[in-house]
Amino acid sequence: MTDLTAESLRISEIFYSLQGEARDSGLPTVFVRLTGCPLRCTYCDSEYAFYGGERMTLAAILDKVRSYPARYVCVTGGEPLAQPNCLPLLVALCDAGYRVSLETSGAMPVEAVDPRVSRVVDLKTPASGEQHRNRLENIAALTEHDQVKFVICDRGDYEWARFTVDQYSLTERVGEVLFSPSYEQLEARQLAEWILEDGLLVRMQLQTHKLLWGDIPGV
Ligand SMILES: C[S@@+](CC[C@H](N)C(=O)[O-])C[C@H]1O[C@@H](n2cnc3c(N)ncnc32)[C@H](O)[C@@H]1O
Ligand SMILES: Nc1nc2[nH]cc(C(=O)O)c2c(=O)[nH]1
Ligand code: SF4
Ligand SMILES: [Mg+2]
Repeated sequence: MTDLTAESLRISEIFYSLQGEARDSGLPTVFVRLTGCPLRCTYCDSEYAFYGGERMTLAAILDKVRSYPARYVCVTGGEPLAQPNCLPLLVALCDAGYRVSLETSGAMPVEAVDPRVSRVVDLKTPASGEQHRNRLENIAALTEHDQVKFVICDRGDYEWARFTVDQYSLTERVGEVLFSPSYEQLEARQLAEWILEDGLLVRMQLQTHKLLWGDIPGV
């Protein structure tokens, strides 16, 4: 049994918003953003979480999460799995009765994540500049409860994503395969037309929070 007052994490921000990405898009959600990331994706919208933040015990994080009226919690970053205490945090959130999702680059092993968590694994595309960090062994551990995301910057990324979905039979393996345009880099309509032209069985997602509030922290 983890001592929730002994273990701590470096936290960039905890905030309440509508989930803007992936399967639970639109649902009121508490976001726990962990500080630090070993990757440097070209398009990253969360660079402010690379450094700083404050150290919080698991108990303090849970108290803050409980202060909001939500059933959903999204653990993100930075790269959340870069902090080993992310794993007990996920367990504690599930034990507290929350429906928990984890946004991860998939550069770190995902096998030890509590199976109650929906893992949203972002397979890094060529234009992200971090394709070489994809830990492809993660794919074998994913189930119907999990999600795979591709953030698409250009036609080359789209073709790579289409090929990868096919190569790993992703639409059969996981619950959601998500194609997201890189914000203000690829026209959403262009991506929609490519998906329809090719008849891909994937879900296109927009970052709803940016449509509502723009590209700012804390939403
Ligand atoms: C900020 S990251 C944090 C979690 C983890 N480091 C990752 O990359 O999955 C959360 C999600 O936002 C996506 N994202 C970051 N910048 C983006 C952008 N400019 N446009 C679209 N999605 C973006 C990432 O690709 C990732 O799927
Ligand atoms: N509203 C909202 N939804 C999100 N879903 C994933 C986010 C993230 O930064 O990982 C995010 C975010 O930053 N805001
Ligand atoms: S892995 Fe995630 S947090 Fe890290 S640079 Fe890429 S998008 Fe940003
Ligand atoms: Mg975000």
